[in-house]
Amino acid sequence: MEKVQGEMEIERWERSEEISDAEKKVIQEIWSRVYANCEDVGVSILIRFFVNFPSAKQYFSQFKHMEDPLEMERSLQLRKHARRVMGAINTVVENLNDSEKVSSVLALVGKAHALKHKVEPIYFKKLTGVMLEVIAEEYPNDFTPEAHGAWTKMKTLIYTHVTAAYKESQRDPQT
Ligand code: HEM
Repeated sequence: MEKVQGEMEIERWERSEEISDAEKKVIQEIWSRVYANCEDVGVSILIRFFVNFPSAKQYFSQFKHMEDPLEMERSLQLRKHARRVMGAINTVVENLNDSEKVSSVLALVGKAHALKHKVEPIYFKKLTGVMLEVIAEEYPNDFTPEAHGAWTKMKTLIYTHVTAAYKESQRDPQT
């Protein structure tokens, strides 16, 4: 079958940015610590994201007008999204050895945000950047240069798969 643009991009990514077994281990070790505080870290990441990129709040009916980070912290909609983001990333991290599972989880996320939530894909780049920043600050001793390199690949993996799903949704919006 003819390959669509998104699939070709994922293949190109797999060739150039492959995460080694050692890097997968580093990602999984750090993530197990992060995920033990799933809700707190998730909420910190989202608050920093919305403070640094206030236009990203436009998609959330219940806190799009909030400016105060303390008020954001109490928003149930923000907490719910934090749990969902962390849950999806957890599935990706747990399945780093199963590229089909990684692709299918991130394709679902990409498709829902493209078609249902109509989020500009650039926000995924910004959010994963903030995620890296917050994890590096919260776990400074674990965040060695090697860990930084591994997480940078992880960030690219998320963005590449999500944007490939956006392109596919635009090409074939009915499916
Ligand atoms: C790695 C990044 C992200 C992941 C894993 C993620 C995951 C999810 C999941 C699993 C859901 C619930 C199921 C669904 O409706 O699709 C969701 C809902 C949603 N997401 Fe995301 N998301 C991410 C980034 C973003 C970004 C960057 C935005 C906007 C700036 C966004 C906006 C929304 C909105 C508006 C909803 C619906 C919220 C609601 O109904 O209360 N997401 N997200």
